[in-house]
Amino acid sequence: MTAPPAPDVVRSAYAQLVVTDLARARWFWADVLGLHVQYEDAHVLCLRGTDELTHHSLVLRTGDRAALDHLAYRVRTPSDVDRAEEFFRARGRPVRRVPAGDGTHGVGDAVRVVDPLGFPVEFFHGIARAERHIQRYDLRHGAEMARLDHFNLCTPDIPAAYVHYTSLGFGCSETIEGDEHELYAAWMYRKQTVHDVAFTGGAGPRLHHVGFATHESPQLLRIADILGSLHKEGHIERGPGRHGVSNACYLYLRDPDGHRVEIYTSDYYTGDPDHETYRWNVHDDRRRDFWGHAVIDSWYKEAVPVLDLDGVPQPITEAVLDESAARVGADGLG
Ligand SMILES: O=C1C=CC(S(=O)(=O)O)=CC1(O)O
Ligand SMILES: [Ca+2]
Ligand SMILES: [Fe+2]
Repeated sequence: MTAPPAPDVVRSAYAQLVVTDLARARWFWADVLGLHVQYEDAHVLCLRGTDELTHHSLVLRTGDRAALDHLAYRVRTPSDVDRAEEFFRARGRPVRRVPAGDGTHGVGDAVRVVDPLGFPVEFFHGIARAERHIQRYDLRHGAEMARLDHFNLCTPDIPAAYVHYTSLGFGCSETIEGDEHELYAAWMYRKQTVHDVAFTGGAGPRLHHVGFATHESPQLLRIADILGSLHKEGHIERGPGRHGVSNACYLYLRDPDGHRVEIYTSDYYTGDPDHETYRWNVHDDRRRDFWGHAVIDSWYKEAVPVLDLDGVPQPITEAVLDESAARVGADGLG
């Protein structure tokens, strides 16, 4: 019997995060980062960037502890939602159909699964349209975040993550590998940029971060300046800097619940059919910061638990490889 075909994934589309205080989260994600509030009630906040034309790219819901409720990929057609259901059911994974109106506000018929890496993932096609803000410069504020760019996932088995996302039709733009080509990290894509999803080696399944794109690197400094002015510099975790992998400029922040967000700008096109993977050596100091700046320990070690389809935190498995133990030189070790 032939394996069911993979759904045609268009892009990473939204993340639904659990936060413990919605008003505090609203301040961080809307007032400071500049995301637009598309919908809100006492328990849910739906947010989108200045350039986004669908209902949301980030959903915050109240709960007892910070967690990833689910990641969501948009698929090309309604029948790709059926394909996703068959694809994961054939792999013996937990699968739950979520009819329009029963799931996340604004989202149509969807399917939610726990993927082979233990992550809660939704595949949907239908989503409410939103008014065009691309040229509403009068509404822009804070860091003027433009759009969701990617998810970064902590997982103990990077090769397994690579195999799973390859089976979903994702390309691989860059990797970090050991001297014997052991895989420490990978960046994989469906939209024609560096990644929709990346894997950071570590105990997992855990959410490492969500990446949002701004148009220009000065907006990274603007966010940092705003936080400094507000005496909230404690939300700044890593950067600003320029990545080796992706060549993007970056700034990592932690929200009031500890969720990590990367402000990310200026990566590159990956859309040709023969696009080749660029491979970094784990001992190359420029891989994670092109200027050789050390990666702060919390960036390697801290991440957020993920929930199963019933909202129960998933058990964590320790990492196989530990990149932070492999680093040398500018990180001060070796
Ligand atoms: O988006 C990213 C692009 C590059 C990097 S790295 O720190 O350069 O590996 C990290 C990251 O996955 O957050
Ligand atoms: Ca080093
Ligand atoms: Fe990232």
